[in-house]
Amino acid sequence: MVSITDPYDALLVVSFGGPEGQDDVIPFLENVTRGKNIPRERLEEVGEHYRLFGGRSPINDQNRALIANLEHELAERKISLPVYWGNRNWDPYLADELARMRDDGVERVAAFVTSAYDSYSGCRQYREDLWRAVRKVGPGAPRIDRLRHSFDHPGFVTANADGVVGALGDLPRDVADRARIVYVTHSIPDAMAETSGPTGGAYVAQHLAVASAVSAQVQARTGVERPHDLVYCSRSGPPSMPWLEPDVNDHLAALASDGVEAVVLAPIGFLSDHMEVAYDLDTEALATAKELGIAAARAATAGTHPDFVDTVIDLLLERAAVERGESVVRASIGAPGPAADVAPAGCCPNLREDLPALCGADSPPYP
Ligand SMILES: CC1=C(CCC(=O)O)c2cc3nc(cc4[nH]c(cc5[nH]c(cc1n2)c(C)c5CCC(=O)O)c(CCC(=O)O)c4C)C(CCC(=O)O)=C3C
Ligand SMILES: [Fe+2]
Repeated sequence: MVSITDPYDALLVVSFGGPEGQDDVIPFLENVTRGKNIPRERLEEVGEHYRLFGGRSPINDQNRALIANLEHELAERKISLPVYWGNRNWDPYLADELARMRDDGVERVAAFVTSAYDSYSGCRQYREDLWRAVRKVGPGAPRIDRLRHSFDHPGFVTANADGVVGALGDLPRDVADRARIVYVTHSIPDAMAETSGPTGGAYVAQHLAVASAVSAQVQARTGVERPHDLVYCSRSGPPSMPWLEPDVNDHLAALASDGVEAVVLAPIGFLSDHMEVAYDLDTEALATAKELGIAAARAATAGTHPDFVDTVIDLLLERAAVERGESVVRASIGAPGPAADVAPAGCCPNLREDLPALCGADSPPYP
C-alpha cells in the first residue's frame, strides 16, 4: 500500500544548534566560527549576549517545541512517520542523529532545514554539513532529500501576518494606525547576497516578496495601509567588508528624525525567537526605539504557529509526491517563486572554499 509519505521513512529537522549553559558558550562559538574571518571582539561581544541569558540559547527548546507540534499534527492526520533532530553546531549533532537513524532502519529521510531563504548561510552551508555528517557515518547512512525553502509558502506568510497583527495590538491605540512595519532579517555580506540563489540576488528578493505579502495580508485584516521597510540585524565580520544595510538601529534613528511615532519590528528572516531576536531585537533594538521616543512592538516569529507546522508537513508531502513521480501544485505566494527541490549546481556558492555539499545537482555520490 502506498503511503502519502512514501518514499520517506522519517522527517529530520536540521537546525543551527545553540549552547545550553555557560560552559557551552565558548565551544559553541568555536564550532560556529571555525575557518571564518570573525574578529575576536565580535566573538566576545556575541559571547556576552549568550551570557546575559544564562549561556542558554532559546533555539534548542524552540526546536523541541516545533518537533512536538509536528509529531502531534502527524498523529492527528494518522501519518506514522518518526521525527528526528540534528544540528550543525551543537548537540544533538547531525552525524550522531544520522547514525541513530541508520540503527533504527531509516533508509530515506526528508530534511526540513530551519532556515527559510536562499544564501550560502541558509542553504549550501547546511548542505555542506549534511555531506560531512553522511561521510562520517559512511555506508548505510540514510539518503537525505532537503525540502525546498519555506519562505514563499502561504502558511509561513500567514503565520508572520498574524505576528504583525498581534504586535499592532500591543502598540498604544492612538499610534497603531500610523505605525510603520519594519521587517528585519539577518545581515549577510554583500558578496553573499549577490551570489545567493541559482542566479544571484535571491536573498533580498525573497525577503522583499515576503514583506509585501505579509503587509498585504495585514492591510486586508486591519483595513489600514501601512508603509514598510526591509532592514538588517546581527552584522558580523570585519568592518572593512560590506554587509547588507541599513542596520535596524540606524534605521530607527532615521525614522525618528522623519517623525515616525510607532513601528512594528517583524523578524521575517528568523523562524523562531532565537538569540538574534532575543538580543538584537528585544534587547537592543527595542531599547533604541525607547531612547528615540518611538513606540515599538516586536512581532512573533513563525515558531510553532499552527499554519507554520502545517507548512512543514505540506512541504514534506509535496516532496514525497514529487519523488513518487506524481505531479504537484506547489503552494507559493508567487514571484520570485518556489526554490528548487534539488539545489542547482553552483547555487549559493561558498566564497571561501569549494566544499562538497549534499542535496544539490553538484553533490558527490553517497559513500
Ligand atoms: C543568514 C543567517 C542566518 C539565518 C538562516 C539560519 O537560520 O541558518 C543565521 C542564523 C543563525 N546564526 C546564529 C548564530 C551565529 N551566527 C554567526 C555568524 C554568522 N551568521 C551569518 C548568517 C546567518 N545566520 C553570517 C553570514 C555569519 C558570519 C559568519 C559566516 O560568514 O558564516 C555567529 C558567530 C558570531 C557572529 O559573527 O555574530 C553566531 C553565534 C544562530 C543561532 C542563534 C541562537 O543561538 O539562538 C542562528 C539560527
Ligand atoms: Fe548567524
